[in-house]
Amino acid sequence: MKPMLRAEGLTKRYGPVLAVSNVSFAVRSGAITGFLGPNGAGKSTTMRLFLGLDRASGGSAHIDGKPIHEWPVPARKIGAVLDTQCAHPSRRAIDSVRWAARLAGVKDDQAEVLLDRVGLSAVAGKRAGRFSLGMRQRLALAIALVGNPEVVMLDEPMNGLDPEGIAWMKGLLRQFRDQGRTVFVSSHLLAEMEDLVDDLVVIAQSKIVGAGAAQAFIQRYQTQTVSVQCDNPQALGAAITSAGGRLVSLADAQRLQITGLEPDAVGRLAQTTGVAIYELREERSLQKAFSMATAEKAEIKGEVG
Ligand SMILES: Nc1ncnc2c1ncn2[C@@H]1O[C@H](COP(=O)(O)OP(=O)(O)OP(=O)(O)O)[C@@H](O)[C@H]1O
Repeated sequence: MKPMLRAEGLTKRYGPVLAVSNVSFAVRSGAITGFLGPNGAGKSTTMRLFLGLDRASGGSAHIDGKPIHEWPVPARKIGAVLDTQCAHPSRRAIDSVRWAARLAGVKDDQAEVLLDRVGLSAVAGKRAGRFSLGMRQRLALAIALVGNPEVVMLDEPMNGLDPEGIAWMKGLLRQFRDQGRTVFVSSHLLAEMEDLVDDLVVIAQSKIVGAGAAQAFIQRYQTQTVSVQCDNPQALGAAITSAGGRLVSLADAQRLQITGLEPDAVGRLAQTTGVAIYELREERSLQKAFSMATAEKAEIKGEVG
């Protein structure tokens, strides 16, 4: 596989701060790769280094085999949104897109099409200064697309979007992938990425702590609990622990949370113990396990999966 993005030994220091430390990873062409890590982990800095917006202290960040400045028209290779404030507040949306196209050295005749693509046709003539955060995200995306790029790189694109906006953004990123583009998107929330990404690159405290298929990572960090509401938690709790289950907490007087047993096993134990169940459900938690894994001093070695 020829990677579309490749970081090798990438390092960035800001004075005493090591923002990115000897980072190496590869991003597959034609897939959506999530760049996941807690706040301050080094995601934005890594993206800036790929885009040539900052100079690396060491190592390399290549797009399709070479640094961005070696591509004659970088906007055709990669389009990025690192900041939603990229349009001038007093400029009309349509003019911002045209202006960005001219700056990038590509034709500016697609501005209407791009605004339509991001759902901003109705406000094409409005000034960006009046736009909501969601509208600014859309405008920034239209600007990133002026060169019809092969790679789309987005820093925390779901931030500040409402559920409808998040669903829209995910749909658009899937469309990009279906068109054969490479999508590289950062987030600090694993749950937000779960149903979107094919692959994950995970960074914590400026170092890569895992990379590979998203599914393998999700399975590894998914915790499953069974939550039960019943008429006799003490009796059921005792039966569960003697059957090898673990009581995570007694959420309230009548509710037990259990790990280590499947829901049907819990149901059968209740039946044999003569406990009446009012409610039994399976709960999954992804973010908690991920947060613990990337917390201070945590180290996950090697490939995921
Ligand atoms: N220009 C800068 N000068 C000094 N320190 C910086 C600079 N840019 C980033 N840093 C530091 O580098 C580290 C990594 O920051 P970075 O913004 O890359 O993280 P991040 O994973 O994108 O987090 P966030 O989601 O909070 O933006 C942080 O400690 C940050 O304070």
